[in-house]
Amino acid sequence: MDKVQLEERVKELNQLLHDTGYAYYVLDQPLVPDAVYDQYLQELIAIESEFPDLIYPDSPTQRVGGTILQGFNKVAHTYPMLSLSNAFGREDLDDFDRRIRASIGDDFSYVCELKIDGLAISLTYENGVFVRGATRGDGRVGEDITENLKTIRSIPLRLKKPVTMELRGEAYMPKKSFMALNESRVEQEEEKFANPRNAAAGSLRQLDPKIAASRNLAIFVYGIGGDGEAYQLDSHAEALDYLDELGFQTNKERKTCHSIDEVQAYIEKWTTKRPDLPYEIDGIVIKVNRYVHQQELGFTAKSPRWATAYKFPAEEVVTTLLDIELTV
Ligand SMILES: CC(C)(C)c1nc(N2CCN(c3ncccn3)CC2)c2cc(C(N)=O)c(N)nc2n1
Repeated sequence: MDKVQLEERVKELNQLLHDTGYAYYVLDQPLVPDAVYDQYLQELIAIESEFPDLIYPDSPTQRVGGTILQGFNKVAHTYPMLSLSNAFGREDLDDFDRRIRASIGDDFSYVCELKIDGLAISLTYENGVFVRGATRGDGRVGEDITENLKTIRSIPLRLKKPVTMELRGEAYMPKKSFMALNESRVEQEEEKFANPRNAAAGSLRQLDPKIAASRNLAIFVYGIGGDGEAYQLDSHAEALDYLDELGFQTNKERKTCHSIDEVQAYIEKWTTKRPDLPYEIDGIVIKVNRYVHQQELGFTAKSPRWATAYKFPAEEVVTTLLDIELTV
């Protein structure tokens, strides 16, 4: 092939690998057998190694960087990453609901989401290309972990539309990957991770992206920085559907609820079903759905008045220590 044909082939392979990668890692519906995917990837690696000028920044071959970083740069979020108030029971939920009705009346809906027990991160895209990923940090400034986040296959390196936006998501380690990782840690006589959240945090803090890439991390994207006004979106539910269209992995168990009773039913459902999930959750996030209502409700110093997190009761920790008779 001459250079022009090669360039065409490289573009074709990039598109093929993006589309098959999206189907495999986001939709969980492989379009081609793994062997075919690997064949495309090997062909692209071969051309890129001979013609480095044909390497696109968002080429799938660039997911796992080769350089070990010296450290992580600090990065300021365009929009601060807020905190969430907590609700620990039905009374707290009723108080939350009452305060909202007092402010915006009765004609509104909630979106309930599983609260993924991972690491809050922000993703920045410019003209549809993934340019930066960062930890939440203190909410205003986080650490640039772009190289490690690029290794998460469900994070698209290029979107289906050339949009510029900053997103929020929760990076996590599936339960199966956590169990396997700890087994290998025991074999290597290394300390086990206490829980999947710590394992995910430890993996994203690795300076060598190859180690992060080996940890089978995943992500659920759950919000757009700012108030979504810029994308003609009317509500949070619409924003999540829009993120699906752009090619992101969002959590499909979300539910629009029209009363706090419906929210309570959703909480009870997932309190029961929680052990069957392939990832850990530590509660349910409840958000007022429409942006106009969120703007009316506003924020406290650190968290939105239009959202709260119902926290599951801490599971009783079975102590392995002998029961110590307390003498009174
Ligand atoms: C955008 C808002 C503020 C409403 C928001 N904030 C969240 N969090 C804030 C507090 N966070 C936090 N993290 C560390 C220290 C303090 N706060 C951790 C993320 C959300 C977390 C999840 C999730 N985990 O699944 C979710 N589905 N939706 C969220 N929505």
